[in-house]
Amino acid sequence: MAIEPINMNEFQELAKQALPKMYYDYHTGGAEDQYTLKENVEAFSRILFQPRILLDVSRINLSTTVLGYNLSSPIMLAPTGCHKLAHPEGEIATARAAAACKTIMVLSCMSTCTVEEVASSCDAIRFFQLYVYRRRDVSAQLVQRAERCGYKAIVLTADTPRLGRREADIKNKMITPELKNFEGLMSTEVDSEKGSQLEAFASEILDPSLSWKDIGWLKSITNLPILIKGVLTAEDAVKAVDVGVAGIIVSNHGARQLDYAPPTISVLEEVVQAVGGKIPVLLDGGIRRGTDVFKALALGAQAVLIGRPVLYGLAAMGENGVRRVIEMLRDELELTMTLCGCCSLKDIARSHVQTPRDRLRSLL
Ligand SMILES: Cc1cc2nc3c(=O)[nH]c(=O)nc-3n(C[C@H](O)[C@H](O)[C@H](O)COP(=O)(O)O)c2cc1C
Ligand SMILES: CCCCC(=O)C(=O)O
Repeated sequence: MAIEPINMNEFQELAKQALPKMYYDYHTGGAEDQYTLKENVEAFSRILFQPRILLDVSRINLSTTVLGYNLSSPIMLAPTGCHKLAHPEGEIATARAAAACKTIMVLSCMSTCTVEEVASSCDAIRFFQLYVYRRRDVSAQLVQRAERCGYKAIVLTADTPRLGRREADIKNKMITPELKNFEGLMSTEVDSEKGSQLEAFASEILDPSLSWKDIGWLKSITNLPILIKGVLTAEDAVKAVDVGVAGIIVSNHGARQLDYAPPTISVLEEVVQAVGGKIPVLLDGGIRRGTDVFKALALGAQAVLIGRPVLYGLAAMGENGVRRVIEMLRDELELTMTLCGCCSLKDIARSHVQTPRDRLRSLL
């Protein structure tokens, strides 16, 4: 290997070298002008620390729980489709890394290994991410298969009534790989030769009529707890609590859906306040450093999820790469906690960070 990655940017560089352009672009890209893509990362850099000193930090504990499951750190794996585009072992390699790091993997329903293959590959704690299809029966079968083979929660992605406009994928005529979960259930072929085939496929299968009342339907077909992914406002957070879901993921889909949606870290606090501690709030989008994880926790997230970093690790070095990505962020978080004077995650407080809004308020 050419370079030994020392941070996430270097992992990204290795992934770029390892992958065909079409796949690398698919992994890294965002929607339209990619304003939100840049902001997801940059908004973290506008939050500064207010570190505390002279607090015995000789022992740091990063462990936490999410929905009652014990994790070695508050860093989980976000659902991302098509892992075989990054590495031939696909989602199985990712799951094994999650198991080795004792964290939760959220498996995308658009995976290139089946829910059963991933379940039998290792003992990782797994959640199942669901898109609701026009063919509700197909969605229901996937949920029931996931429940049967030990997935612990359903993550309903609610920000994708259609796929966002990802211009690199359009130019590259992004292909849809074999999505193994649909074998024997639904064809993944599309007629169109133009533009992104993935987008054409998505618009054929995704159900844009999905609405709040369908949470009742989802509850009627599964006993698993349901999390809603894609919440960006206090109003929707209140609705999510009202319909009785078990958790919320503040997410803008890694800036791949609505461009000019706010960076997730900038809306986290208002969502957390609206939820009022009734259910856990998680966050994804733009986490590239342990300092980012700390900032999200200080603003009220129970844990964070990482999307692209996992794919970079997977593309660069397979299972071992994913493990090293998680460990890198975990080590950086540990150092951040040490330098901020926090021995455990519950010591991380709102007063450890200063947001742009705080600075504005102090001027008034
Ligand atoms: C290549 C790629 C594929 C994705 N596929 C899915 C998916 O199948 N389902 C889903 O809910 N979110 C999907 N996402 C969004 C992620 O779950 C997550 O919200 C996002 O990647 C977080 O931002 P980050 O990449 O900056 O960490 C995908 C993201 C990427 C980059
Ligand atoms: C058809 C959906 C593909 C996976 C996805 O959600 C993404 O690329 O962001």
